[in-house]
Amino acid sequence: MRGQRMRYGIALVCLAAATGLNYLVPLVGAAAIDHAIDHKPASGASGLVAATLDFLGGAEHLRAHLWLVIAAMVLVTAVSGVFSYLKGWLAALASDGIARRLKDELYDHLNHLPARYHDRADTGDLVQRCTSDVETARQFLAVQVMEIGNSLLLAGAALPLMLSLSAPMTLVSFALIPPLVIYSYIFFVRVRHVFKEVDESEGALTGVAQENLTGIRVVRAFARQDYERARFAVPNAAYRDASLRMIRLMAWYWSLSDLFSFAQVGLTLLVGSWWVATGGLTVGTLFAFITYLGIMLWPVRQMGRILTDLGKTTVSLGRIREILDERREQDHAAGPSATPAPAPGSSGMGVPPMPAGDKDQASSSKNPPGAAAPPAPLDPCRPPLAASARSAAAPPLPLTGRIRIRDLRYTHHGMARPALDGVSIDIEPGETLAIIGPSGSGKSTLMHLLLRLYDYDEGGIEIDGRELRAIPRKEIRARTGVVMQEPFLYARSLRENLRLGRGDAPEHEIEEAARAACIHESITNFEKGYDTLIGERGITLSGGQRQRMAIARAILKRPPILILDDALSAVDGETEALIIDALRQRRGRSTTLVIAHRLSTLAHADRVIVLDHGRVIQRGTHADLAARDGLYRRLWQIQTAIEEEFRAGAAG
Ligand SMILES: Nc1ncnc2c1ncn2[C@@H]1O[C@H](COP(=O)(O)OP(=O)(O)OP(=O)(O)O)[C@@H](O)[C@H]1O
Repeated sequence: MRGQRMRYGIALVCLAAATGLNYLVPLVGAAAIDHAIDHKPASGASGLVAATLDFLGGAEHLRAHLWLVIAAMVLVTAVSGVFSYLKGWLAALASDGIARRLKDELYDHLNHLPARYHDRADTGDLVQRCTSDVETARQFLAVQVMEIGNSLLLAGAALPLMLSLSAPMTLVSFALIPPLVIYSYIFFVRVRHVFKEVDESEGALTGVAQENLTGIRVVRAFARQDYERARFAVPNAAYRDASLRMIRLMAWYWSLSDLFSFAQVGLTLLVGSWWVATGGLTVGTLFAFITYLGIMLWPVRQMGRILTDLGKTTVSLGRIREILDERREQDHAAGPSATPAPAPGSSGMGVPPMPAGDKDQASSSKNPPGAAAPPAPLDPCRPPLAASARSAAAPPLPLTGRIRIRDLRYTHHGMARPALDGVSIDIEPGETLAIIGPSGSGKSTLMHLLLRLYDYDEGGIEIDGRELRAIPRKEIRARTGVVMQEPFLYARSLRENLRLGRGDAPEHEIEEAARAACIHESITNFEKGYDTLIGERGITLSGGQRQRMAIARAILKRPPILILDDALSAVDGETEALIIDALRQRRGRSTTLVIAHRLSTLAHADRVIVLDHGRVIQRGTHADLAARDGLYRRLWQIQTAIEEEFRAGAAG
């Protein structure tokens, strides 16, 4: 409730005012009956009202003008309604503020949780916790917090008023409340248990739906609709059963609490009427008691709703807390050397400062009079143009991207065998290193360790002489461009997707990056060019186009280190070779690590590392390795034989 206490405070004052005015209404009625109609002397709290009635013209005047009593009761009720409205509005503002902050906090927290957490998290369940559970808490904060205050005020104010009118009648009016409270507590404990089942089964249902919709193409391609429907039916039925249990429980509660409530009214009426008949009570006091009981029964009946919602909210907050209690990614040793002050001209986010050559080019993009036109963009997909572009390219940037990997060992959580087992590699600044190896040999794991998505168990990685663990994750990731195995694009325009690489990139650099990744031509073929909107996860693009978009996005970032994790698998061999070549020729060339399976393409890399079972088994240039006995040569022979067979087949 931090930050919203003022609103809640004013809402409580409004609530007190509304409640106070509510109580005035029966007092006015009682005083009118006893004082103006029955000529009895008013006593207790109603004496105050009697004085007010005198002020309004006296008992005789009111007896002749009873409508004045009605008008006063209507007026007091209307003012009470205004306070009630203000209370509801302020409480809604406060609860919505809390829910918004909670969602923001959850979202931010999830974004900062380690990769290990997300490896085992169920996305559907997380969505459920961030939406439905927050909503449960919001509703409680909007309605029931005030209702608790309301109930306490109503009961707290009614008790002394009723006692002042008649102590024995008060006892009778509260006779059935204690058993109702005990019954409600038992209900509360049960509700928590059942709601947990409802919430968890709803989370499971969301999880299945989310997974199914994400993989809808696979479902269709494998004609698995029936299977998926049956799979969905299981959590769906579990959810229905849990919901029905909840409804049954509530139905029991409502009917029994109503029975208690109406029995209480009956008892009060019966005993009160008897006392009126025997002269122990005035009709006005009985009227006041019956009205108070009407008001009192509201919070009593409301108690069930409050307890239901409280039970749900404690479960929901518990589920939200489980996320918030997870530790965020920690930077263990972010000493002073780990976070250098941003150099002049840098973005302040650990991205290297814009080199002089680039600054010149950036300013020349605005074409001031007399300035040289920007150099022709690099377009490796058009060889003749590419050649001229290369010759016009600015000199390479001074690079920071030296990587030293020493005896690196890492075992994935829950795995028996290490994914990397004593890997040592030196990578020079600006070098293009290709990494190949059988599936599961640890290539992606190595890239993930470089990005500090996981922290290695033993050994070390140094970037520009600094131990990786001493560099804050944010800085590492700001300095690294990465294209993952399955690139993710947002349902925005192509330009916006590219700009994720660098938000302030000038237009000509966006185009240049797109050319280097061989996607520019495809983009210009779209009717709206760079403004074309792509579907969710870039579904309206081909697999190869998506990969090339992701490469362009990474290039645009101008990172000192560029990682392509099997990022060219959907691109044809010729384009793949052109892209790798363009990366090597690029102005401000990065240290580039390429994971790929097509060896003919890797021939364009400066050096090749062969991984197998988490160990480096071969290293050298393509020519060296192709000439030497070993896994690389075997793979090379297989791939060239297949290609030759394919060519012969095509020619035949
Ligand atoms: N998040 C993870 N949790 C547990 N084990 C994992 C995880 N990621 C990978 N592994 C395991 O680590 C080993 C290496 O996987 P990795 O993804 O690095 O292989 P790879 O060489 O990139 O394979 P591919 O060429 O098929 O992409 C595999 O045995 C894999 O099952």
